Formats: sequence, C-alpha cells, structure tokens
Amino acid sequence: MSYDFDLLVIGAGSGGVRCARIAASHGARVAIAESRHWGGTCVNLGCVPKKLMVQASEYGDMVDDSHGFGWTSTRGTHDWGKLMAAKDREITRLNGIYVSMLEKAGITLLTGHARFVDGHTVRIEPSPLAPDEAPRTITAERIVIATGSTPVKPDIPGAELAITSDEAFHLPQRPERVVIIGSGYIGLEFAGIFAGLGSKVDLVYRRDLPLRGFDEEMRSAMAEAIDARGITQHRHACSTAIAKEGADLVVTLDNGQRLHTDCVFMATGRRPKIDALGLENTAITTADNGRIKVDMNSETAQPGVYAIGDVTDRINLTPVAIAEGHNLADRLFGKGPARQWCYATTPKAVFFSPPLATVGLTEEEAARNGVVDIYFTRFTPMRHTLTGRTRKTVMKLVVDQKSQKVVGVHILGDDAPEMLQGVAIAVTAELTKADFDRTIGIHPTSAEELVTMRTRTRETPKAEG
Ligand SMILES: Cc1cc2nc3c(=O)[nH]c(=O)nc-3n(C[C@H](O)[C@H](O)[C@H](O)COP(=O)(O)OP(=O)(O)OC[C@H]3O[C@@H](n4cnc5c(N)ncnc54)[C@H](O)[C@@H]3O)c2cc1C
Ligand SMILES: NC(=O)c1ccc[n+]([C@@H]2O[C@H](COP(=O)([O-])OP(=O)(O)OC[C@H]3O[C@@H](n4cnc5c(N)ncnc54)[C@H](O)[C@@H]3O)[C@@H](O)[C@H]2O)c1
Repeated sequence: MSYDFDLLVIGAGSGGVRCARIAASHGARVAIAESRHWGGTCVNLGCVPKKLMVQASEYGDMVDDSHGFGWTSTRGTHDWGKLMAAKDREITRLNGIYVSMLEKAGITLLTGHARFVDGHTVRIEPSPLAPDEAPRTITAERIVIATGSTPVKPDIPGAELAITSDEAFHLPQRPERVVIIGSGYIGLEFAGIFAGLGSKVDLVYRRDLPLRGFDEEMRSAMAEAIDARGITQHRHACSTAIAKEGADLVVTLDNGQRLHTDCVFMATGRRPKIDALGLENTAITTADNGRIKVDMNSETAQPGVYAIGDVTDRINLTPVAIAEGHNLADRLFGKGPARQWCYATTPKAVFFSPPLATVGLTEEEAARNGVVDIYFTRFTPMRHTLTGRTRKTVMKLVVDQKSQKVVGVHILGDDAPEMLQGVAIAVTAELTKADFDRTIGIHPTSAEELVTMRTRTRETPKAEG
C-alpha cells in the first residue's frame, strides 16, 4: 500500500516539531498538522510568554533594590498593554520562525484540526488557524500524536467566571486583586507575576505547603518566599463557589472565608488534549484522565501510531516532549543509534521570584533507598546584604550515604535554574560528594556554596516501608 507520507505528526508543539524535523532529516516524507498555533503551548501559552512576564514582574523590585547601591530612581507605573503588545510581537516572530524552519526542512504543513478516520488515515478539518481551508484526507504509514494538554477547572458553581493560564496571557488589563487557586507550577509562577506587577494576590491551596511532590524542606522554604513576596496564603482551603457580586467576584472557601477579587485564576492542573481526535476509529486506548496509553517505545495500542509529550502525561515539560520526539524519529527513520536521555534526572524549575530548581531525588524519596546524608545551607545572597530585602537562598544536597553519590540537588534563590543546569550533568553522571568537594568554586557567587558545603547537616535514616 502506498501512503501520502511516511510520517504524519499531529500537533506542532515542542514534541511534534522536533519529531517532524528529525524524521525529515533522516529522509522521511513528513507532514505536520496544527489546528491553533505553530510552536504549541510552550511558545504561545506557556514557557515563553510566562518567562517574559516573570522577567517583567522583577523590574519593580530591582528599582527598589538599586537604592541600597546608591541609585535614586523610582518605580513609576507599569504599562500592562505595552508588555502584552511586546510579548505578542515576540510570539508572532517565533511563530514565523517555526513555520519557516519546518518548510526549510521539506515538511508539508497542514493547517487544520486532525481527526483519525482509521489507523493510517486522518481528516484535516477547518480550525481557528484556518477557518476557510477545505477539508483534506491524508494517509501516512506512521502517525505521531503530539497534541499536548489543556487546562482544567474544578467543577464548582461559578467556575465559568474563572480564567486559566490560557486567558491570563491575554487579559486586557492587569487585575488589581487576583485569587489564584492551586499551588503547583502555574499557580506559583502567576502569583509571582501578578504580585511583582503590583496586584494583591491571594493564593488558595488544599495542603499545608505549596508544590506537592517537591522536597518537603524546599516546600517550606518556598512558603516563606511566598510570604516575603507579600502574597497571602490560604492553606488547607478549597474553593467551593465563585459568584459575581456587583463589580466584584467572590470566592467562597470551605473554611467559610469569602474572598472579594477582580479575577479568579484556576491553576488546578491540565488534562491531555484528545478532543475530537477520532480515537474511537482506532485501537488506541486511554486512561481515565484521557492520557493516551503508550508502551516503552511510545507506541499506542494501534500499531504504527505513536504518542509523545503532554498527551501521554509522563513528565509534562518542553525538553521532555522534545527528547521523546527526537528519540522516536531516530528510532523510526534513523540509520544509527537513537539519541537517549536520562529521564530520572530531568531537572525542573518553578519560575517564582526567587525561583526554585531541582534535580534528582527529594530527601523523602532518597530515604526510601537507604540512609541519606543531607547538606543544607541558607544564606542572604551578597546583593541583598545592601538592598535589605528579605530574600534567602536555600541549597540542599541529598547524598546516598552508602555510595556517597549526590542523588538530589535543590536550590531556591536568585538564578537557581541557571545554576542547576550544570549541576544536573553532575547528578546524571552519578558523581559523588567527593567529586563536588574537589571542584573549585567560583568566588564570589552563590553557586560556590554547592562545592563548599563541608559539614553534613544531618543524617536521615532509611524510611520504613
Ligand atoms: C503556563 C505554562 C507554562 C509552562 N512553562 C513551562 C516551562 O517553563 N518549562 C517547561 O519545560 N515546560 C513548561 N510548560 C509545559 C510545556 O509547555 C509543555 O510540557 C509542552 O508544551 C508540551 O509539548 P507537547 O508537544 O506535548 O504539546 P504542545 O506544546 O501543547 O503542542 C500541542 C499542539 O497540538 C495542537 N493540536 C492539538 N490537537 C490537535 C489536532 N487534533 N489537530 C492538529 N493540531 C492539534 C495544539 O494546538 C498544539 O499547538 C508550561 C505549560 C504552561 C501551560
Ligand atoms: N516551570 C515549568 O516547568 C512549568 C510551568 C508551568 C507548567 N508546567 C507543566 O505543566 C503542568 C501543569 O501545571 P499546573 O500548575 O496546572 O499543574 P500542577 O499539577 O503543577 O498543579 C496543580 C495544582 O492544583 C491543585 N488542584 C488540583 N485540583 C484542584 C482543585 N479541585 N482545587 C484546588 N486545587 C486543586 C493540585 O493539588 C496541584 O497543586 C505541570 O505539572 C508541569 O508539568 C511546567
């Protein structure tokens, strides 16, 4: 049987674009379908605009901090419209780069919503990106689903009055008051953005500390950093309803509190995007949350159809989607060995101000494997000795006592993600505390603390069970 293409990729986000480009570089005839925006979530509604907004939110504090160094400038006011326009211009530029990069690679661009007709056939239907495009039917020997994920809101009365991160990138003006529900990545990052730009922020979450799943001690340090940023935390609280009262939105919490606000922001997670994908016309199976089930090779239950990135709900980060797409294309079309990655040491960063960056195991996870040596330090970074700002840097090395391997590194503080990328190489290479110790520091930096923590802070016994 002859097909129109060797490979059809559905979704031109982080994973799909890399998969298509690598497959084309191996000589495959490739098409890629995109229904909404070239570059996907990361470029349009995720990492890139978020990081630009985080950076925007840090200038006010920097102006204040400069006074400690003799400057006399004052903050002035922030122009939200100007920031949004600048961000949109940059995203439009990136959209163009993605399109030309794909075209230069000889990939056929199909603008529209893809829906499976069968395991080798897909119908491309008109979508917001191309409402007037005529529908087409495409066949491909292999198909990769890289359709990403989409925000979810809890099913409470008035949920339709709340926004998610999708809308937060296009608000016509900055809300003076924001209630953010959820204290994961998105909740914290936007709490930091709005607080830094001058909004009054209430952060509502269900547990005693933010960032479930992160190292407990770092979660506590983050809770202190959130306080230091002037954000009000409502712990052990769940929103039960949202209502409009006059000009205000009112969020009712299960502890009886009522929070008056201008904007309610649900940062309560995302779900895999499989809407109208026609999976029922294939043998593909999904889990309860819509995650497409795949095997170790990213292949679905439909032979020849694969899934990568957020739609598989494994590690939902851009570099992981890229790695999955690259590896799959190498395996399907490459001549040599496929490029491999170490997923166990995927570094992660939460772009709060200050940011938190982490690689490897938490203390709690490491203790399940055996006795752990902890090296912990908390200090005022040099800059803030003059600014007077209450902003600590916290660093933690988690060392497996028996092997002396550094199995986890956690940093909360200015530039933590920039510091951590290099350390992630050391953790991936399974280096020991002695390797850290024989590395000379760079002085004067915060990062030098990573190689100068001489005295063990404590020993954590092996966890039972
Ligand atoms: C607010 C926010 C901030 C984030 N910040 C970071 C960060 O700082 N660092 C980080 O590593 N990760 C971050 N992420 C996560 C990151 O964006 C995702 O993990 C990554 O984009 C996943 O890539 P993907 O290829 O799986 O899907 P996506 O990038 O979501 O791409 C999927 C594409 O498929 C298209 N599509 C969907 N269905 C169809 C269809 N039927 N037909 C055609 N096209 C379709 C979509 O329009 C989309 O363009 C962030 C996410 C959010 C929401
Ligand atoms: N810096 C980054 O790398 C970055 C930034 C943003 C997003 N992401 C990726 O995108 C994913 C999604 O981000 P996210 O912040 O939406 O998800 P998340 O899973 O990080 O956080 C969601 C939070 O909402 C809470 N929650 C869920 N249902 C709730 C409810 N009904 N009421 C109250 N709270 C509820 C959860 O307990 C959790 O703390 C992340 O897991 C991450 O993989 C990464």
